[in-house]
Amino acid sequence: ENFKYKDPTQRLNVRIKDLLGRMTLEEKIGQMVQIERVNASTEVMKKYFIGSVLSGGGSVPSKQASAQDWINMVNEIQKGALSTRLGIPMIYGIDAVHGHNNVYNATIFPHNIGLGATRDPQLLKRIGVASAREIRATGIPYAFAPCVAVCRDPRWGRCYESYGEDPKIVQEMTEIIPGLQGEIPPNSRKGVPYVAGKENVVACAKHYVGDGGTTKGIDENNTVIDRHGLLSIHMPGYYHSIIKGVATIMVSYSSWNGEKMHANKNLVTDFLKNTLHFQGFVISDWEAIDRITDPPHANYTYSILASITAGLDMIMIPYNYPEFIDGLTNLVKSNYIPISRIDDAVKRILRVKFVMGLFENPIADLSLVNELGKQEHRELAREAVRKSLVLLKNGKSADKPLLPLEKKTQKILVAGSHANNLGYQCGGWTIEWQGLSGNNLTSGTTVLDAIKDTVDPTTEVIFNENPDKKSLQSDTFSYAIVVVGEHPYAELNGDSLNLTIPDPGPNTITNVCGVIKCAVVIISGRPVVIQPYVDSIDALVAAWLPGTEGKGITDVLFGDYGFTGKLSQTWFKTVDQLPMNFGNPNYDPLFPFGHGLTTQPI
Ligand SMILES: OC[C@@H]1[C@@H](O)[C@H](O)[C@@H](O)c2nc(CNc3ccccc3)cn21
Repeated sequence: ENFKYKDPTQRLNVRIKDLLGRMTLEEKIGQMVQIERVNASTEVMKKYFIGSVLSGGGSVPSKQASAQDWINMVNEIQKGALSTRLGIPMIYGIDAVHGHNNVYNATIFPHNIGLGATRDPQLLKRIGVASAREIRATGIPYAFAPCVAVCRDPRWGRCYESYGEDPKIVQEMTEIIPGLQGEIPPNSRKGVPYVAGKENVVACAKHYVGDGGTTKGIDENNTVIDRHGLLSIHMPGYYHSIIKGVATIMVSYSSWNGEKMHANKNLVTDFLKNTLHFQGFVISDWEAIDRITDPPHANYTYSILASITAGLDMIMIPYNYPEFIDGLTNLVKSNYIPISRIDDAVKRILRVKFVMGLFENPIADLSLVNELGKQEHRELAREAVRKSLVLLKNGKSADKPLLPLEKKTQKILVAGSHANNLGYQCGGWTIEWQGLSGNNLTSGTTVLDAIKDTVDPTTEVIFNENPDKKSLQSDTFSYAIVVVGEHPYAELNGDSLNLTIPDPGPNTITNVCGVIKCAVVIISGRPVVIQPYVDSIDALVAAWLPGTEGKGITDVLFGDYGFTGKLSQTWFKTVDQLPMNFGNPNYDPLFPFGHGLTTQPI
């Protein structure tokens, strides 16, 4: 029998219609389910016709797993899916949000807040290309990126996942999507997903919509704003992602004016699908339908009814997928949910799977394994670090700039909790969901190592993480580099109402800068409290969360390249000013949006 859906020469809609027409309700509902890899055994894939699997943050086949180990795991799960009656391949998704950050030895790029400071969309596209290759090196065809949140309040624990407070910058940085998915051909039909081939991945614009606008930046909370404000500030990233052919969109945990996004039919169906004509699939966040109710999971039948009716197509159900499948099956059989809604969801999922060529290439091969952590990608990440750094202050008087620093001098001091800590400089979503401390998590270059590699061999480099005043007075240093900042965090663990840098950071700054000419480098996911110390500091650099390529920092500190970065997020004076964004009345920042001093390369 000629299975048209298996024939790649058939038109897309013919394949979708043919396959949909063969599917039972069980097989349709199975396509709408994404489970966590720990549960994705062959029997589960077969019994429930599971359409998608994910790695949650830090969920890996084994510690320090190689590309080959990843490929073997993904292919094992895929074989389970392919052994079902219709052999529909599953799609495996992962949070590759600043490089392939769950994977040992992957290149870790700066987090988005730093990339926003580069003002370089073409750089973002190149990062997308490199990231897609590292993701495919491990046999994975789907990344839950980019986050197109517009961070309106730095107290939000996910501000670093945003390209900043300006919707214009966020919409420009959607250029990473043609990098990840491939360039959409000109005059493609608007809204249709596009994925070029086996070196590309399916992308995911997230989290729809207004995730960065919640009250006091409280994660998963309520965004209070009128429709014009929502559409002009938080929507442009989605509009531009759709124009560029983004294949999937993830819905936000947050609410808009008290209504949960995961239950918002007006914005998910009427606007995103029927007005913006988005034709890829809409995916939920992790256990997000449970959180439609308070307490979560209080009425799971309602959670299923509300989210599916709202227009969600694929549900991220890491663990309790049988409960979901039973619940949705019952709601369809009792006509609470029309089969037309199920068919819409399955068509969208199949459209993405056909467009990306998953039916033709469901099993990953080893052809790209050498892309993981490739030196060329690390050079690209190093360029991104250079361009992301923002020079906030350079010298106590304009005519005596401290930067660029001299490479050849007698003796220099390197101090601070973040000078020799690769985990700190990568931040959250790195190897583990919440990130790590230390230098063994993956391969990379700390700031201290970069300094030692950059200065003249005759220059003595003294490293003292937190020197006391006495030891400083008795010594003569030409200058000091002080690297301090925030510890890694992700999501709600990053919410902060005081935005102070943890001790002994402030102490290190005042001790060192009180005695020696100092360049202070702040490693943080957002603007933090620095105003009390700024007068004692000679040069001040915002380095954000630069990732593994620490030499990008010394490239500009020592003048091999000039500083060019510009703030993509207002740097407040005190937290009681927040929320405060450029364009607001009484805009009174320490360093305004767009601020960034420059230096000339030596
Ligand atoms: O890792 C999958 C998704 C990710 O793509 C989303 O951006 C992010 O919002 C996300 N969060 C979780 C887990 N969240 C969670 C929050 C509180 C308690 C337990 C888990 C999973 N995911």
